[in-house]
Amino acid sequence: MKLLSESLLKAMAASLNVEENCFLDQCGGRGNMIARFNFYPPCPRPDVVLGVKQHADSSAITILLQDKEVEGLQVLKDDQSFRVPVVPYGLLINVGDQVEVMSNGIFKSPVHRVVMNAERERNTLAVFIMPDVDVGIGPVEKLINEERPRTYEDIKNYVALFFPSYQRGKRPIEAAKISQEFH
Ligand SMILES: O=C(O)CCC(=O)C(=O)O
Ligand SMILES: [Fe+2]
Repeated sequence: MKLLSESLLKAMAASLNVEENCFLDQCGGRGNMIARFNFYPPCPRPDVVLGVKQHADSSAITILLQDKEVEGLQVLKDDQSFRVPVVPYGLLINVGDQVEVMSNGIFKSPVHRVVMNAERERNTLAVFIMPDVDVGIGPVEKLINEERPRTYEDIKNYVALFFPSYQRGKRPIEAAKISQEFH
């Protein structure tokens, strides 16, 4: 998992023509990998109950092993939902809010949710790659320019900022955005 996440973060940085360690370095030496097992029992009213309400992940990236038979994850874009197909034993890589900040908004952290299934249970394993809270993250300097002005503030401990907004049903990353009033 460590090797996979490091290789991904390096490849993502390299794909933007910036120094390959620039995302990884912001994760610091004492980042965490948090594994969450999600169990969704059959639900008689999938029309009114969600498995997980809509959110974007607070991680740098998330590595998700989906149930190998039962679908449920949906990505939301422009008020439309898109089903994520089942790929047995495949790992789904999701960009989290912290890589959106580091990439100055180039990589987008998608809003997603989980819908329930009336007949079948569903099991997934999400591994969240969490930067060291003491290091602090911010947009990589080389990704800030005239066409793409700095979108996000430098932030320490993104997770502390995340949960209060999430609980109010807001997008936490909005709180990290540079206020438009100053531009
Ligand atoms: O169970 C899933 O398919 C996704 C779960 C999820 O979005 C999460 O744990 O953050
Ligand atoms: Fe998620």
